[in-house]
Amino acid sequence: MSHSWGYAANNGPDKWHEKFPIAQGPRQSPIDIVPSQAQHDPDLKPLRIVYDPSTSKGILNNGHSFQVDFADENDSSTLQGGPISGVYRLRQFHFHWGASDERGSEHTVGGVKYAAELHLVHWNAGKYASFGDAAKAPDGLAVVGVFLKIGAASPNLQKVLDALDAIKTKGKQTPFPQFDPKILLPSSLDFWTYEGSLTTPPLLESVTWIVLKEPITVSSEQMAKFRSLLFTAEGETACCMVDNYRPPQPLKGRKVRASFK
Ligand SMILES: Cc1ccc(O)c(S)c1
Ligand SMILES: [Zn+2]
Repeated sequence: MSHSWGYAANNGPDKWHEKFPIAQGPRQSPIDIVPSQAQHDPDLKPLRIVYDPSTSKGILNNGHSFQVDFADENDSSTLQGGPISGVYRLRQFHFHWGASDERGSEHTVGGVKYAAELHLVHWNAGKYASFGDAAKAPDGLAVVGVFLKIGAASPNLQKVLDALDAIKTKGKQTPFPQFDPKILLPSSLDFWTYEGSLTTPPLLESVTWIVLKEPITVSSEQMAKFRSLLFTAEGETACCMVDNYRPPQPLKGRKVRASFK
């Protein structure tokens, strides 16, 4: 693999194992979620999501996706309940998407791909001293995944997309204050859950995945806005930020549980 990982033929998901052997590990993500194989677990608690918009800081093009970062020095924005124990703090959210509307999500449902997938990343602040420490622990992170399905435009998502002109190239960032990511969630918090990993290098196997069953909708025009970003920095040969998704990985005996019947 060339110097740094990416999504091209020479440094993409099929090559990541060369520098990150865990890519072939026992709990890699994403996966194909097969609803008929997911067992309803009545012991799963409802998700408790409390986000304080004042913890929203900035929006960054990191060269792989774009992310909105949150202040996480206290328990102002947290995830509790569901399959996790204790309090997980919101760190950032980001997306994965395709070059065209028929692909882009990382998780699939019965083989169905969505146009994009939102990841809300939380870390186990009740047990670990930092995000970095948590990211190395098997129960360190919890990521809520939300599918984006082509349909009506999302006015709430548009607030995020309107900031993308300011972060077109790798390394650019701009303030993004007073944003409540809860407005990006669908009305139902029914979910599937399983033990997995980051879907980008270093692919650490530290994620409890919580994938919402109900997608939010996004218009094709809004998807075009995602694709206006560049993987590349200013002054480099422009390469459109598209297809920044890892395909489903082997389940390797893992069980997927459902919070709903
Ligand atoms: C912490 C983190 C960084 C990047 C990602 O795609 C995911 S899924 C999680
Ligand atoms: Zn992700």
